[in-house]
Amino acid sequence: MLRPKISFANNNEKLNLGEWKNGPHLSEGRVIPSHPVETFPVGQKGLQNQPKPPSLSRDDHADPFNFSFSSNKLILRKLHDYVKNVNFEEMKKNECKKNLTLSKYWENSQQRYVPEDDSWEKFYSNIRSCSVYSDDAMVDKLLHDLNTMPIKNVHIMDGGTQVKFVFTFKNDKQAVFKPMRFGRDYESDPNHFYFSDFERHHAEIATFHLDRVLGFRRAIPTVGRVLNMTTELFEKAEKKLKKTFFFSPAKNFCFVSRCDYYCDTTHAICGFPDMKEGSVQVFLPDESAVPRKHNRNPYRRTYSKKNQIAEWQNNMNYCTDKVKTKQQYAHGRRLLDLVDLHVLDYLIGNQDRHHFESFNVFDNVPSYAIHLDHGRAFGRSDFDDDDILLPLRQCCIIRPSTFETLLKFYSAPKSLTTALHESMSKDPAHPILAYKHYPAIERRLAKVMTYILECFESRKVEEVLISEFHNLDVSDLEQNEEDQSEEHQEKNDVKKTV
Ligand SMILES: Nc1ncnc2c1ncn2[C@@H]1O[C@H](COP(=O)(O)OP(=O)(O)OP(=O)(O)O)[C@@H](O)[C@H]1O
Ligand SMILES: [Mn+2]
Repeated sequence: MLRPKISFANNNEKLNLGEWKNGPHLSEGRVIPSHPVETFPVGQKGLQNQPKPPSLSRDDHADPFNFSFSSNKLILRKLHDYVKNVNFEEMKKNECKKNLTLSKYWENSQQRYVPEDDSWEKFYSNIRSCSVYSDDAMVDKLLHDLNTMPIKNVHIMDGGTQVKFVFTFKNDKQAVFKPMRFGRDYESDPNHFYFSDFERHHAEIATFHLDRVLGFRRAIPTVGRVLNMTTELFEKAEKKLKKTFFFSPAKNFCFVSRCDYYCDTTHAICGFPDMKEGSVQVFLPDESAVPRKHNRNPYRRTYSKKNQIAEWQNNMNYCTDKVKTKQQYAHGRRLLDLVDLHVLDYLIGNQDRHHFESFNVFDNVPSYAIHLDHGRAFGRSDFDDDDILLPLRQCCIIRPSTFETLLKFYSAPKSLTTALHESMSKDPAHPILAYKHYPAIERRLAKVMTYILECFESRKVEEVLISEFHNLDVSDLEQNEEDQSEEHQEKNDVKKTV
């Protein structure tokens, strides 16, 4: 809770000190600042006001690039020098040996044909064996539909810990909705653990764009949408959700919903007065048709208040001893995927990568890590958690395409945040990120480049830049049983937290 700071106004003639001595009775005796001043020590911050959707405010004319950031010329020169003889085009060809679409794969292997009648079906049938999507125009159309299509009904989404809904649109296709809780500039409470931090809908949108700008195309298309809470949420809500709507004392329309964390009246989500912004993310195809595997991240944090340091945070040989030797990581793309995922997480400040999912549908083609669940990213603009980069630093491998893209942005002329800003400007709810995150992203990119340079300096470039990882000491056998048991353990672990 914010406590208004009480101060005496210099020119307040009505101020009656005698009365004040006996205890204040008159409101004229104090000035309550219109912007409450924080008086609590750090870590005791109250919940910030829920502002109206930024996209409904007048245009923000602030300069997003009002900061100076230049690449370290020495690091840049060294990096270019190390890779001057690397044939990136050749190496990139080996990163993905078979890049099939799901529809082609099914057609060839099972004579199964999939419909492509709307944006969802087009998206599903074009899921690839090396990326979630590839056709930007098709995805842009899908984003448009997610933003505009009439909503038929709204359900509370099962699974996960915080409030989210499943939207079913008039074409019976679905999406995950995460509502806005705070303004764009909200900074996470530094005393909150990564596992109890509030989710930020705009982090989901921003990460989708960053993932695309970085060329991964493994995040799920997500768009901002401003909803009328009465006609689009309340009137379409299932009964148990509808029951949780109410009007706040300020006459705003609010809901509590049902979930494990923060679904109570003190954490209600309120409109302004009944407009609510949120992120709308396309639903992945039903698991009965397109199954997914849930993989435990070997670089997961402890999710425990008592025991906060995981083994990988203490042991710099963790990758060599415990990951590169594991059946699932010893051969193919998975370790490179993990490094990509953690580079992305570092840039967005996501500490909450407890597991990752992969499609389990293309037989005999290695599956990739889907970039999913970024609601806890962009919580801090003043802090870089270098632990997130430990997979890169310890394993010292990176995909040539990833390195090339990072180097391109680090070399300018177009900076990473310029490209990101351009991409996010297309979202109807823009601006998506508070601009203070831009220098943070550039600062983190510089650190990624420094760590890559350290790898080049400590081993051969051709050991660092690799299209596929192979640990010749580990046999290359299919192995799934371990995955399954880990998945089970993973689910139990997550439920135990907080
Ligand atoms: N777009 C989507 N389509 C289909 N399923 C989804 C989608 N997004 C999330 N899910 C499923 O819902 C689960 C929970 O979602 P998410 O991870 O975003 O919520 P969460 O509250 O952060 O959960 P957790 O606390 O378990 O991380 C995911 O593990 C995933 O299987
Ligand atoms: Mn999560």
